[in-house]
Amino acid sequence: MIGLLFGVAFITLLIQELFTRWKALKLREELGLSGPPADLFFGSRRYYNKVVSEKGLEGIPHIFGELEKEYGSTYGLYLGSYLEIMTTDPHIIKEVFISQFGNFIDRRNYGSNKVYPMLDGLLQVDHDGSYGVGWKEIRSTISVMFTSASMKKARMCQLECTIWMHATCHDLVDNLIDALQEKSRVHSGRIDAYAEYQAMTMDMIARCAIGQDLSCIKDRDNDFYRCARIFFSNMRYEKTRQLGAARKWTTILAARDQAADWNSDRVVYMEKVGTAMTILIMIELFVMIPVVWEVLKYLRPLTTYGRAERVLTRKLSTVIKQREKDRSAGIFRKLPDVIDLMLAENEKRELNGKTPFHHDVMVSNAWALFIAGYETTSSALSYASYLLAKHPEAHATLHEEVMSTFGSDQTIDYERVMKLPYLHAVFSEVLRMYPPVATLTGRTCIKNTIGGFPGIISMLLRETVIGGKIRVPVGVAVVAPVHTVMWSEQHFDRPTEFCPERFLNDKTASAWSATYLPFGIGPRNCVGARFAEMEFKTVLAAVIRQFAFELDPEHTDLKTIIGNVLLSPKNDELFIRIVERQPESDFESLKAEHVSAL
Ligand code: HEM
Repeated sequence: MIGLLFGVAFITLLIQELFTRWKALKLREELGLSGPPADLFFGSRRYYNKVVSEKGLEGIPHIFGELEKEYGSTYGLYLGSYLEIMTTDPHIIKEVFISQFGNFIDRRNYGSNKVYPMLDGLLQVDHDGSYGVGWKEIRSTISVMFTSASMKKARMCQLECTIWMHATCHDLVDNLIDALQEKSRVHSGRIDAYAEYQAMTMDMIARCAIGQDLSCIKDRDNDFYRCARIFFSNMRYEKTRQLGAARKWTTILAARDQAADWNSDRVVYMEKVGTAMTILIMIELFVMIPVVWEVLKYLRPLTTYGRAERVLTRKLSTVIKQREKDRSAGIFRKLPDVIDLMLAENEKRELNGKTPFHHDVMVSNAWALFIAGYETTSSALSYASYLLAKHPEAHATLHEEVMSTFGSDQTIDYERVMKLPYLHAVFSEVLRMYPPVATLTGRTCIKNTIGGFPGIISMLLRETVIGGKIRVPVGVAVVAPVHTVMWSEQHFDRPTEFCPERFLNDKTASAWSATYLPFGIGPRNCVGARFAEMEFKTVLAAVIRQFAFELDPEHTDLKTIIGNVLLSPKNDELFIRIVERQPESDFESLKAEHVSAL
């Protein structure tokens, strides 16, 4: 009897889902949009499979460019039965992300997002927030940390006029240079630049945002470094890669757990569970059945990446609880970080009778800033090192600019490094060619305002109009694939060429340009953009002053993939060669010796 009831319930749900899907697949046409064929189960995802089987994973970043050629600058794409409106049209981008922002506050949100602890972090929180504090409140609390004033804030009791985040960056760059010096002497200077910069940027964001001294540069066994890398390399939905990575990293994680308190049967079992759950969630990412997400979200902590995430969020939770205790005991840190900002906001809120930030909201945000803060800047630095190795003229011009400004031993100070024109051009061009975050820049329609104001008709239709004629129903997302926008010949001359000069006198690389989008656009653009710029410029200037970059003969081609929203180096590695430069005086004496020998 129970079996029969389950059977009937299952068939009813299935019929309902198929009917909803059938209706959803008609929506694109009703809105007057075209797009790649979509089927009842996978939506347009079969197209992805076709590209991967024909071109390999590195074909994925070019998918939207191909679709644009076929369907124009604005078209509809189905993820399962979810319709996304993809656009590279600058007018529509400005409208959605800036002028109609009030109707498009939320980032796109699917079942896959509905997992503690990400949902209430700035990356994903919606306009309401599940604990009563929404995007606006969280953004205004946290953004204080990343204004240029914070970047320059004087460390009162220590060095006067020292820029504190920048000063932190200096300490860590010194560690990085030491580590690179050691590595440049072995394997003919061959290094995995991606791994080195990841360690550096992780130390940096951990110190500035969550008050943690990690030393990942020196200690790669550090839980933060290890788990964060497991997290990213396993949460991608391309099959081959994910399974390979799952096995590799799970073995490492399992070995550690085994050393602690696990017996080996449990380790093997958990490894299998981790891989199985990862596959299940990956399949669901293709099919997108809402009711299945409701179950899978409870299983996610069992996936390989979910387990890594759990280790880190528990650590962050402990840090936050300790900080709360410290503050109540009157112990305050000299340099407030994001956790302090949230706790200070809570103290204010409690005084004013407002809902304070829930503990989970604080964990979510510490986690969001940690992962958004290290992964992105490290990819950007790796791409820059590769591109400079490949383009000796740009490399020489940048080196000359850095040397003529700072010499071989002056401090690379914030004021000067941020104003170096060629360094800025390299920064802008690297991010144009290889934007580390490719598809996060999307907004979901939350309001209906036909005719510019909410009215009975628009309430009935539950839609907003963009581009003069495209109706966007509530719940549908408009996405600007930033890499496709910046690789378009309509927006940039010879877009496939690395040409920093295009940005030398160009003002278009601003936060509000709709054709230059590495940090997104509008009020919900990247909160850490200035921090990333400061870090990128300081690290690159310091490293290029000390080392020359060369291509590694076995890795002359850079292959990238888009596995989640990130554009990452394929296989999570980017090898180049670094050669330590001779100090100027040594160079002069070598030259003199050479001349006298002649
Ligand atoms: C080169 C480095 C970076 C790149 C290319 C980058 C790119 C982006 C992009 C494209 C977005 C989406 C913007 C949009 O939807 O319009 C974003 C959002 C975000 N980024 Fe970054 N980012 C970088 C560094 C950082 C750093 C260092 C931090 C933290 C310190 C950070 C924290 C965030 C956060 C919290 C958001 C969500 C903001 C919101 O929804 O209000 N990012 N980033």
